Amino acid sequence: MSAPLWPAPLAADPVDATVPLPGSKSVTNRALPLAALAEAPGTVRLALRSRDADLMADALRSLGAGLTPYNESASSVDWTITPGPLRGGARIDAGLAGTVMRFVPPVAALADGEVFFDGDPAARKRPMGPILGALRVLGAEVHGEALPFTVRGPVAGGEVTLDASASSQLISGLLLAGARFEKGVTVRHAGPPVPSAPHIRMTVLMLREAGVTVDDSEPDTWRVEPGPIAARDYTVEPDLSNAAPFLAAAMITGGSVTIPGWPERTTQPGDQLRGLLSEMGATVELRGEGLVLTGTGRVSGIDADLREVGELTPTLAALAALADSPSRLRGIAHLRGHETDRLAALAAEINRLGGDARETEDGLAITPRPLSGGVFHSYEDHRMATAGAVIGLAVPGIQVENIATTGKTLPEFAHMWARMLGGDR
Ligand SMILES: O=C(O)C1=C[C@@H](OP(=O)(O)O)[C@@H](O)[C@H](O)C1
Ligand SMILES: C=C(OP(=O)(O)O)C(=O)O
Repeated sequence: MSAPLWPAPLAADPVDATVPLPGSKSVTNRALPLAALAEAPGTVRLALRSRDADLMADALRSLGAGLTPYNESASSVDWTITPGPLRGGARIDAGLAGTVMRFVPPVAALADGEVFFDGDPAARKRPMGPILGALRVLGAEVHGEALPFTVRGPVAGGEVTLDASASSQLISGLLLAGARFEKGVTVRHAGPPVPSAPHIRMTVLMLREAGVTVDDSEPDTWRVEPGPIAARDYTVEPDLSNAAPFLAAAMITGGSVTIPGWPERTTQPGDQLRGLLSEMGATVELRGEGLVLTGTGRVSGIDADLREVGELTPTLAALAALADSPSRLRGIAHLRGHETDRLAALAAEINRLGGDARETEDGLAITPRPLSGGVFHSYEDHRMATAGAVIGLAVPGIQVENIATTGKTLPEFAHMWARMLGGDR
């Protein structure tokens, strides 16, 4: 299968740009189902528009929720959401979206009939077994162990133990709909550590903000009491994980990038970019106008446990390949079940360009070497595509396969990248 190649622009000068980012995928794709399950209509402002967010909106609509846009731009939309009786018979396309394939089935278990789920060929490989097994234990009828599968309620709720070491979303999905189960839900994790803890905190916080009682006082156990989900007016924060390639550009070129609207407090794991990129040599300041990162043009290698922030790995690996000392990225074995096997993909693509990236049991060991141009394959993975763009800033002749795959969470990526390089102030 051949996909179009995008000549990654080489940076001629230090970047000096302000890069406004559209809404967080993770916040959008939690606010939408919470609003659809609420006791009255609500709004979600500055919601992301992207493939993953559109798939979530379509899924909830086909289950019976009313979603009306009242303010739309290319990458952002304000929604009015009117909860409706949840109906069976829907066919849900999860695309390659982990949030859709894990967050919607527990909602579908509240519908009055069978709901069918499928997604992209690559999505059929993503771990689903533990959440589908949990839904069975909680009372639903589920056919299948991975996409495609069907779910049919009713779901009584109650207690369930699962191994969520493959993805935090296996837990978030059960919690998000859990208040609407007759008995609520108690979810216990048993197994190797759960990744992406900030994303579970985001789920718990958003539930509490919607008036749901959640007890997370015991490690690896979450209790959601049954009860109504309050209608709210959500405003979605900018997607901090999608700031990563733009901030990386300032580091590599010795320039400066400002991300407006960076929240002072957030559960988004992308906030950890501040510490991680400082460790790699950047100066990072949270100011009134946003997060300002200034680079030196030199990048230091890093030894970091990224278990909590796995989705930052592709950008950090790209930076590590351009650094002046070796890096070790640890705690991210679960990336083998992301959009693609990200550890294998990153090692293959960095090595294809002449680099030295080695898969370890739980991550990557990257030793910088001079890189040369070539095709950087993206494996339908938005963050692989942006990692290729980052390397392309410093290495002439990089061509990124299928840059349009960035549409999963950032449809305007190629324009934003060009704008950043052109300078906008
Ligand atoms: O709940 C969420 O919004 C997410 C959780 C994380 O998933 P994993 O725990 O599978 O890494 C993260 O990588 C993904 O991009 C978004
Ligand atoms: C892992 C990711 O996505 P998903 O929500 O599909 O799991 C990601 O965006 O890096």
